[in-house]
Amino acid sequence: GAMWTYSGPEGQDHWPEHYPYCGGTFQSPIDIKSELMRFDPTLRPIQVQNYNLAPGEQLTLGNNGHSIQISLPHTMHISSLPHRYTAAQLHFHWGSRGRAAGSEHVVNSRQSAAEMHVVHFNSDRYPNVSTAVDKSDGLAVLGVLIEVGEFNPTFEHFLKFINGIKYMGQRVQIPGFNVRALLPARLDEYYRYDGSLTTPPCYPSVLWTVFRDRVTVSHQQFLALATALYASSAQDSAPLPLNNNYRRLQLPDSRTVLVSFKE
Ligand SMILES: NS(=O)(=O)c1c(F)c(F)c(S(=O)(=O)CCO)c(N[C@H]2CCCc3ccccc32)c1F
Ligand SMILES: [Zn+2]
Repeated sequence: GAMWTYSGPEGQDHWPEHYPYCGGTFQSPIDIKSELMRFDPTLRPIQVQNYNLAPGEQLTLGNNGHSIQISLPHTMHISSLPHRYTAAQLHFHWGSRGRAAGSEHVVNSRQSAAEMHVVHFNSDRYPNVSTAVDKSDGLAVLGVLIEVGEFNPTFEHFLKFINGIKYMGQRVQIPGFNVRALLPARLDEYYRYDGSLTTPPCYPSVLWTVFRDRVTVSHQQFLALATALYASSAQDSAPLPLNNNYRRLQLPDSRTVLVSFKE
């Protein structure tokens, strides 16, 4: 991927040197604290369409050096927002072996083991994610907090291929599966705020929806995610493990976090 990393000389403290928005306002992630929350009765349940993919629908599973990502067909979209937001990709952020604390969003200072993001772009207004990515109404990302607990059979649809994408730039085709099953049961309870990409270029272009309910993966599944991948390419003489790929908490500034539930 690009020349930025999460730690070291090109780590997140240096991102603003090449990506000015990373030092700007409306940055993500944030600690979603009770004092920032305000109940908003107009927040409707999230409705997703065509998330249940047939096995014949091939998806590209890849290691882009920053995360494990799955490309998504443009038939998948969110239908409950003011504009249609069409799916582009999903990816994850996680901790490391022995440190199940790698989510980006944090709720009342509680960090989860990992976090999944499903990236969508405003397809009413923009032809693709690349043109939408720097527009204030360009992106809508669904965030799912992940804890270590019960085994998650849906994760196996891509975790079983993880050893084929150990190095940056590697990708494999995998059969489609029910992406809805990666989301929590309740899509009516969530946190909503205006924020940014959590990676460079950190454009403040994301309408964030972080679900209240968490999903679980087993300890073994968490270890697979946290230990199987490298941020370096197969040829690199110094393999660089891909872990702790989460951005530090950003200032909420004067932002309010709207919540769709009362207590
Ligand atoms: N946390 S996050 O903010 O949701 C988030 C990531 F963390 C993340 F690593 C990625 S990346 O894998 O593309 C690595 C480089 O951006 C993205 N990509 C988005 C935004 C950038 C342009 C683009 C183009 C096509 C598809 C997706 C995307 C990202 F949005
Ligand atoms: Zn992300």
